[in-house]
Amino acid sequence: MPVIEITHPLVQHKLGLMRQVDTSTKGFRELAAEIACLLTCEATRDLETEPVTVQGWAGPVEVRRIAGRMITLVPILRAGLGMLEGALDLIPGAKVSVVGLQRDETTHHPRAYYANLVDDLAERTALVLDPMLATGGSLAACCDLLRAAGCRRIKALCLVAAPEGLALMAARHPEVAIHVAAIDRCLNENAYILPGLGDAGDRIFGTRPG
Ligand SMILES: O=P(O)(O)OC[C@H]1O[C@H](OP(=O)(O)OP(=O)(O)O)[C@H](O)[C@@H]1O
Ligand SMILES: O=c1cc[nH]c(=O)[nH]1
Ligand SMILES: [Mg+2]
Repeated sequence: MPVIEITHPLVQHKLGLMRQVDTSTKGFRELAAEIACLLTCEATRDLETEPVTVQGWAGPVEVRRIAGRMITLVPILRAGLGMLEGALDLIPGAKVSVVGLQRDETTHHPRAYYANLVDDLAERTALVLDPMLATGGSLAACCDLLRAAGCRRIKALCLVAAPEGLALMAARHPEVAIHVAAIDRCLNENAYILPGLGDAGDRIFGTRPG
């Protein structure tokens, strides 16, 4: 399974700011969107383009255009919404498929509570947006759902991943490439990533844990 860690200095700098416990809701949200934009740029490197001739200032000129229907963005509610704006900054016309998953606090297993997917998934690459890949259960469940709906190409964009989550994805969805700003050390006893960011959903929405 390809795991692409984005070591770009801007990504690392912004992620460092997100790790600070006193970063405001506004700051955290802005940084999540900015890193999402940079990850989207990396994850779309291999988009197919085709030649098109347009009228330029000095006559016809061949340019390259992105070919066909290419992308659906898939934010996993809630925290994935914090990455949507940044991804849309680069792909403003992208269709959006929304998946709602909530991790059970005791078992840490995800519960699916919402799905509204575009109907031509078979023709698109799904870019799944979720800041945290902890046990990997939520991302794997989202990929199960996308596959069942006919999606053939999936990439995931995460801010932070734990080795445990990457291992689960390698076992359940080895074909899914994961673009990540950092691979952290481990999970704690509550399956939170260390050093991580804390609860990304709560930090993006300004709610309290629990
Ligand atoms: O890899 P996992 O162990 O499945 O954990 C990661 C998931 O947990 C968080 O969501 P959460 O369930 O807290 O929902 P929220 O985004 O609504 O806060 C996070 O945004 C991921 O979706
Ligand atoms: O570290 C973690 C793990 C799951 N969900 C989060 O928001 N953070
Ligand atoms: Mg949460």
